[in-house]
Amino acid sequence: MIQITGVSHRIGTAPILHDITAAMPAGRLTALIGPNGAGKSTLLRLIGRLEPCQAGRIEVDGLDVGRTPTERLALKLAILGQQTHIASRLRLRELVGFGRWPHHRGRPGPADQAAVEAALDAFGLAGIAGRFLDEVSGGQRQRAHIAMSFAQATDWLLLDEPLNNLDMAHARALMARLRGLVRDGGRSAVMVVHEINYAAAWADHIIAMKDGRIAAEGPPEAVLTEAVLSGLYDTPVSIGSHLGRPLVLHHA
Ligand SMILES: Nc1ncnc2c1ncn2[C@@H]1O[C@H](COP(=O)(O)OP(=O)(O)OP(=O)(O)O)[C@@H](O)[C@H]1O
Repeated sequence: MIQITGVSHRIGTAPILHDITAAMPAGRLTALIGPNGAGKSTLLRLIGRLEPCQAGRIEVDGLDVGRTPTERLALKLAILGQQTHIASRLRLRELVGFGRWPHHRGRPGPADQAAVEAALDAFGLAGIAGRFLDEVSGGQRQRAHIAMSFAQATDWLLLDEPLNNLDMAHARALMARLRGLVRDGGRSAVMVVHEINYAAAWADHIIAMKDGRIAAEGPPEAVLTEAVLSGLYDTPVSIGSHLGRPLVLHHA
């Protein structure tokens, strides 16, 4: 479980997160939703220690993120941030290979190579693995970054808007793969997602944020209601149902 207790955060003098307490269950796929600027990425970055936690406490499976040695944390969680400014003169296979660094520390073995090839294959990148990052499409680049996170083979996978740039088929494939990791692989995942119906269809648990606070938390049926969503996004929505899961309609 990821336990967040009393976490507040400022950027400069601007308060961004306000005394957040929330839990993300292990062995489940958690979706973080909410409007632009709600603080979703900031919270994810604090969990992944891309930023130091200024106030409060974050524990991942009992490990205090603030005190856990980097080598240990890198085997516990992988985080894919929203902005990926990695040198473009890097081949896709090399990028995915970075995911294995915490396991081999500079001396990759056959198991690392096999994990890289498996991740490339899983994301349909095997045929273009030798290309440079600036020689592939935005969606292919995004899939390569996700493959790097998968190759890290951690208990927890934290993904910030991983569906960006993905076409319908690849978005569905990613969600199915995440669910497979969680259901069959005993792993846990947290993703920031704007496409609310992906959360509706695939997430086990949803945390809705607004203005640096938790607005609602629970299973999809509890969070994806007209009352919660219209307040969250300040826009009218209606809720239907598809295959026994909520379907959020906001097109009219
Ligand atoms: N480097 C920064 N300097 C100043 N303010 C920042 C910085 N990064 C983020 N913020 C502010 O912090 C708040 C939360 O941003 P954050 O990126 O966590 O939101 P988000 O919910 O992930 O938004 P989005 O859905 O647009 O990605 C926003 O008001 C944003 O403007």
